[in-house]
Amino acid sequence: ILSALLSSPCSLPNPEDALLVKAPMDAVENAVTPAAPSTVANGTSSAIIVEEFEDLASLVRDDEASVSITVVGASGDLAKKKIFPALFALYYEGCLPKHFSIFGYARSKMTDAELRDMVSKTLTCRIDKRENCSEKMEEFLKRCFYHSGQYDSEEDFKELGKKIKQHEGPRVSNHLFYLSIPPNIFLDVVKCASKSASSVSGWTRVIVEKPFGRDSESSAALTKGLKQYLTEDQIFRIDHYLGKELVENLSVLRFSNLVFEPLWSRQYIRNVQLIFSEDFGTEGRGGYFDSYGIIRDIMQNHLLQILALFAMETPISLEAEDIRNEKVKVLRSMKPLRLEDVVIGQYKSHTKGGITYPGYTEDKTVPKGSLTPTFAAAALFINNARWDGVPFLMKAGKALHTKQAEIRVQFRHVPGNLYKGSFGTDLDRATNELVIRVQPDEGIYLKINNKIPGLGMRLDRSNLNLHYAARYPKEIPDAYERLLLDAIEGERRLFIRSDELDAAWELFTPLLKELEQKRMAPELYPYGSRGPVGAHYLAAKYNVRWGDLGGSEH
Ligand SMILES: NC(=O)C1=CN([C@@H]2O[C@H](COP(=O)(O)OP(=O)(O)OC[C@H]3O[C@@H](n4cnc5c(N)ncnc54)[C@H](OP(=O)(O)O)[C@@H]3O)[C@@H](O)[C@H]2O)C=CC1
Ligand SMILES: O=C1O[C@H](COP(=O)(O)O)[C@@H](O)[C@H](O)[C@H]1O
Repeated sequence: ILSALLSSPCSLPNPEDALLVKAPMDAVENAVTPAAPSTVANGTSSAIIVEEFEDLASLVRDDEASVSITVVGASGDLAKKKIFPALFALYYEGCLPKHFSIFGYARSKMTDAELRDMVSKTLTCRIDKRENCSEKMEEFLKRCFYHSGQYDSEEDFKELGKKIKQHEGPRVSNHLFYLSIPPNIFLDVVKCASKSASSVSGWTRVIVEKPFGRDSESSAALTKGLKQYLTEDQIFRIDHYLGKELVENLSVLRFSNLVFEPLWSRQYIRNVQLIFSEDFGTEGRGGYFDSYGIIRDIMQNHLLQILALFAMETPISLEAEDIRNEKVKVLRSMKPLRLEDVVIGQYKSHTKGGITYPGYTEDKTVPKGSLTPTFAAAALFINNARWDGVPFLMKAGKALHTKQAEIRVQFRHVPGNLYKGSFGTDLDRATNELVIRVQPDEGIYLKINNKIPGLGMRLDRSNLNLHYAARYPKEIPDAYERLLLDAIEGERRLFIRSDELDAAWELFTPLLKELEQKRMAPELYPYGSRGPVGAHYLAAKYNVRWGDLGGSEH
């Protein structure tokens, strides 16, 4: 059991169980290394192992419960692109429980075979693990079923419930619903699913996709509505950026490296930049995007969550509640965004290399004359002793020149720098910068000043570079894999608590209302460009220069 657990790519069910295995690590290692059987036989180690065997055995016994996962909105974009492929990857890795079934639910009429056909087109195996791929796909698809129904029909959900029951048989059964549907029908589904298809013998959990409302009021109403049918611990509000490898690594980088944590404050950090850029527009998604816009789509959730993890105080433990308490604290220490600290933009058509890329409002799914921003840059501040006065700059945009997400930390100047003369007038080039590249081509690098080898004294800007592809050749799991597995295991650390959500909306709601009331016109930028010039003026106001996205620093 120990060998299997240690070599498993899946996480353990909860942090205590992880500790359970970690505590006597030397003994555990001996147990799984044939070279040292005698150590296992000696007093203390074997006693610990026996005790743990019992706990681990009980975990294994729990595996006998079945899990039925219903993807509500199975005919949609997210289900096809992310959810089914992530479930397959978990299956392939052996991370799903022994007894599981997957049900697609939507209004579209489909047979099981049609669902399987649709899903099969989206499945891939990891590059480094092609072995038995097609057999595994076949096995997985046999566990996928479809049920067509209305989102507000208790009858239809009752039928779904019966189908689930048939597949799970007499064992303890757990039900996970993934709401991969537009937010205006979340409540209908939760009402019907909780009344007619929830588990009677095990747990029922619901993963709720973003956006969680449009502002403080609608979000509070949604939370109140959900709580009529579910308890807080049944609700898993997903923000898939929290499942990204480099975002999860933020706390490791900071809290387990002495060289970073002491520098993590206004004393040494000049500004922090959180940048999201996509090189494609909203083509075909206008129906959703136009009533939300980039601030609600990316900033209020993905970038703000990264900011909270970056800036929070040290949690008292790695327990979900301790981490989330710290995130809420830092969000509550922030000032709501001010209109003068925000720049909005919208992409317009642009012709390049003989190809014309359409502007946002030229999309059939976007209302004519829409003022919805597809780009925004903002300066945020945290009112606490650690971060007072440090600008946290966010930038998010669609149809830009590159697809990238990064965290850039620019450090202060070295006081009385002896080498000042070597940098000419551009002293900013002499400051250190830590770059955490979330995607693509994940990596972490620190820009430092270095002497160019040779006679004389010339300085160079160089990188201390952790390039993931070189250091960790194994393919990185998709964020949805991690988060689905966490939801199945009841691990809540990477999901959003309702007070976190309230605090996030408090920051953005006044700005969003003002933008809409004043009908602020976004600055137009060409499709495929670096975005509106206004973003540079905003940064300059706080003495910041945006990091160079799209640079080839690896
Ligand atoms: N797509 C993405 O990349 C991401 C999406 N999300 C979120 O995930 C959820 C699902 O997104 P996505 O898959 O793109 O959405 P889709 O627009 O593809 O909708 C999913 C399914 O919901 C049903 N549906 C769509 N519109 C309506 C409507 N007005 N009333 C009732 N049912 C409707 C359709 O199924 P049918 O007609 O068969 O019932 C559709 O296949 C949303 O909350 C979105 O914000 C979050 C992050 C990324
Ligand atoms: O939540 C969303 O995220 C995607 C970007 O996700 P990524 O994992 O591909 O970076 C974005 O395209 C979409 O607009 C938004 O709703």
